[in-house]
Amino acid sequence: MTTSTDTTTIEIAGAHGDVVIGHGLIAHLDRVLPTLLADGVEKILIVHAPALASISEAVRTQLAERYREVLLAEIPDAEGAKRVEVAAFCWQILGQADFTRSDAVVTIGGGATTDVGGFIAATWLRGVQVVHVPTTVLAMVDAAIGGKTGINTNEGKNLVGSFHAPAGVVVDLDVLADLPRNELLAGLAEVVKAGFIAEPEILDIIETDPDRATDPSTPEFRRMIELAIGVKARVVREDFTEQGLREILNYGHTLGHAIENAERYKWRHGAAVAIGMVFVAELARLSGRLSDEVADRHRRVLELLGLPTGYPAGRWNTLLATMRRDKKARGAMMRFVVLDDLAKPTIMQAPDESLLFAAYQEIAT
Ligand SMILES: NC(=O)c1ccc[n+]([C@@H]2O[C@H](COP(=O)([O-])OP(=O)(O)OC[C@H]3O[C@@H](n4cnc5c(N)ncnc54)[C@H](O)[C@@H]3O)[C@@H](O)[C@H]2O)c1
Ligand SMILES: O=C(O)C(=O)C[C@@H](O)[C@H](O)[C@H](O)COP(=O)(O)O
Ligand SMILES: [Zn+2]
Repeated sequence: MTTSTDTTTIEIAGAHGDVVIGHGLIAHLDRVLPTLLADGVEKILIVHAPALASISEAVRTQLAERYREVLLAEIPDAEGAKRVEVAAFCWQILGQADFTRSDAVVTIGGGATTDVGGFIAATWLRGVQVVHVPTTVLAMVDAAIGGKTGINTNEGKNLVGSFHAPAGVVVDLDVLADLPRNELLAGLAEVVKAGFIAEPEILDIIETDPDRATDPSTPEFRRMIELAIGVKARVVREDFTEQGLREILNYGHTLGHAIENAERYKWRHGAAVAIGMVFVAELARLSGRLSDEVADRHRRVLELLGLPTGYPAGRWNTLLATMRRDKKARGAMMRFVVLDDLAKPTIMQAPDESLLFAAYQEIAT
């Protein structure tokens, strides 16, 4: 990690470009982007969410000074973007504009935009360069980093996708000024996840002063963001294609993804993951792995952020059926990321269904 005049650069490894964190970076993207992209780019497609239309138009104007052709593709909001029809719409733009392998995609938006934009870049001509410009907390600390790209299907979350390392990630903290508070708080669920699996300092910061921790203008907030990015960077550096270690980033996601599916993708990802983390904390507690203190801390920290920690009792059978399709499952064997202690994640294989049900009873409303 290097820091210069308020800009922090975190290197990942191999084909994965740097994560650059700072202020005012989008206003100077015409200078930042060429440092991340390989030489020879002539055309750029900016894939953006509707809420980022005016920022994207300003970026298009800037980049048009440097690149031969810069196009905009506005895609639907939130999870509505993570559909194959949206990818097809962008493939058509790329095809009609004759994008070649030396051209590039830039995404501007939250995790839904970076996921589908990354997928479009991964699949166009079997892979072109992509730079992500995440505009939500969640995308800054998690979705834009690490190269997991994908779309949803009716059967589940992110069931189609690929690993495609971005050429770079530009985290401009100024863009959070426009982010609705509920989105900011939902994104912090992934920051809390990083706290429980690897960086307990994050939990201390939230517990000490939740107001400062949730204010993007404070040093505490930036510290938490950098700690969470550091966790993601370290894990991805070691296990880009999720052969083992990377599964820890899925803490809380087995139930979380099932809730998103049950809610027809209308819920915030972070809110669903918050409930999923309390569920696996209860699972670990009931199986005698995790202390009451650490399990209870999940609820306390998430409640300080106003995030949900329970879900209706009657939904268990539906959720269980969806969880069986989780990517960590191996055949009929379900697998969950659990904690043995703070910052000690491990995998629980094939837990008894009665244990899963008992853990669900602990979060049932
Ligand atoms: N690939 C990964 O490793 C990874 C990691 C975590 C999450 N994800 C995925 O990320 C998605 C969730 O991402 P998200 O929480 O960022 O949601 P999102 O992309 O749906 O964005 C949330 C909302 O905020 C709006 N928005 C974004 N930036 C804004 C800004 N600066 N100002 C105002 N409005 C803004 C968006 O248009 C949207 O309505 C999920 O699909 C999840 O599966 C992927
Ligand atoms: O980067 C990872 O690996 C993660 O698991 C990060 C998660 O926060 C993220 O939601 C990811 O998209 C989930 O991946 P999936 O493989 O379970 O779809
Ligand atoms: Zn996630």
